[in-house]
Amino acid sequence: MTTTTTTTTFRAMPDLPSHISPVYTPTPLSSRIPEYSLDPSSSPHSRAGSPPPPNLISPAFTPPLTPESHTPAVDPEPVPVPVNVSAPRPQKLLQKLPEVECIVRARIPTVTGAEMFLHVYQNSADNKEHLAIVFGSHIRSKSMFAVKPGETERDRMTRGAYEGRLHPGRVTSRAESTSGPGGVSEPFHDTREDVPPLVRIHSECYTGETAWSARCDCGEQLDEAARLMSLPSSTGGVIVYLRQEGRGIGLGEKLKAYNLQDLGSDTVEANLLLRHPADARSYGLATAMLLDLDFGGDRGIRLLTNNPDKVRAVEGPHQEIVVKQRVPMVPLAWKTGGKKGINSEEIEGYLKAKIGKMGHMIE
Ligand SMILES: Nc1nc2c(ncn2[C@@H]2O[C@H](COP(=O)(O)OP(=O)(O)OP(=O)(O)O)[C@@H](O)[C@H]2O)c(=O)[nH]1
Repeated sequence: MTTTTTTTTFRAMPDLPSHISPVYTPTPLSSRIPEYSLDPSSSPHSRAGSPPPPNLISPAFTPPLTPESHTPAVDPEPVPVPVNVSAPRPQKLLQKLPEVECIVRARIPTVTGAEMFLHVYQNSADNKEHLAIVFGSHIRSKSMFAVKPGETERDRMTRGAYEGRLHPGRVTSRAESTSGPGGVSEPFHDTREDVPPLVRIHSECYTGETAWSARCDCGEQLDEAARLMSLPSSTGGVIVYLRQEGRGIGLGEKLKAYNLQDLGSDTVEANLLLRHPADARSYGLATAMLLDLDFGGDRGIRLLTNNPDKVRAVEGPHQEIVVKQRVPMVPLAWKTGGKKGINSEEIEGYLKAKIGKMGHMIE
């Protein structure tokens, strides 16, 4: 993190656009998530006002019971949690990782002021365009930067295999040593070798990320991951964006599941009624993409998730990736006492099923 490039890349992000309607007025948290009240006199999981099981709530968690209390303008990173290395590996892990190749990469300036590099991957397992959203130009895809026979400098720049920044008239894909537009050479390595980079493995959610749905917090989680990776103190990071919509069952089936939820099922029951597993996803592609981005080895990663399955699954069949720490993703409404974030009856049920049925650790 020593060059001018880094300074521009990691500008602090202002508050991200909310995924809820601007006219929405949040109700106090106590009336929205009664199941997670920390009233010790109530019995777990049985009725409104009962606490979640103790192992799901960090001792350090302070419930946002005072909506008027001060919220910092820029939230720091949540406190990381050590990973339970003795946890069993998921049975459905493939023994061999799929092959992946980054076929194109481009700089994307974002509405928040931060810049990222969007990487499109192809792979040997399916025909979908899985993505790596990379914050930090020091993070390099090996397959992208590999030299291809017969390609010209123009070809390399067109597919994104260039160092620094493109500008009109640029003729080389290699680092330009002079200053000026595009002439800043970048650090190839992060100088803070002791801090594992931040990673989010995110599954596509058309409804939550594009169609303003308040049934889930997927859009908010995507925004929060980008915000944390863009903080001035951050060493960057990667959001691996997997096209496994609806926990792997696809958008059409997820919409059927929503109808079943409106008929009274929870999110897990709805999947099972449709003869799908509760969670049909796999993470081998994410592991392979992280290896391509040079995130293997002892330095490890810090994984932004509450999902215990993800932590073990992303490490791969032979622990090709090491998850050193888990960074919790606390719903914004919980953190801000309802001032920001998503408020709906449906999201209460969504989070409740994640905690109660899928073992999610939401502190
Ligand atoms: N089948 C089904 N999928 C849903 C539902 N709500 C959201 N999803 C999908 O669930 C996925 C969201 O998962 P992630 O954001 O990766 O999060 P997670 O695995 O739950 O765990 P975290 O890493 O803690 O966020 C997306 O693919 C959504 O489309 C639902 O009600 N039913």
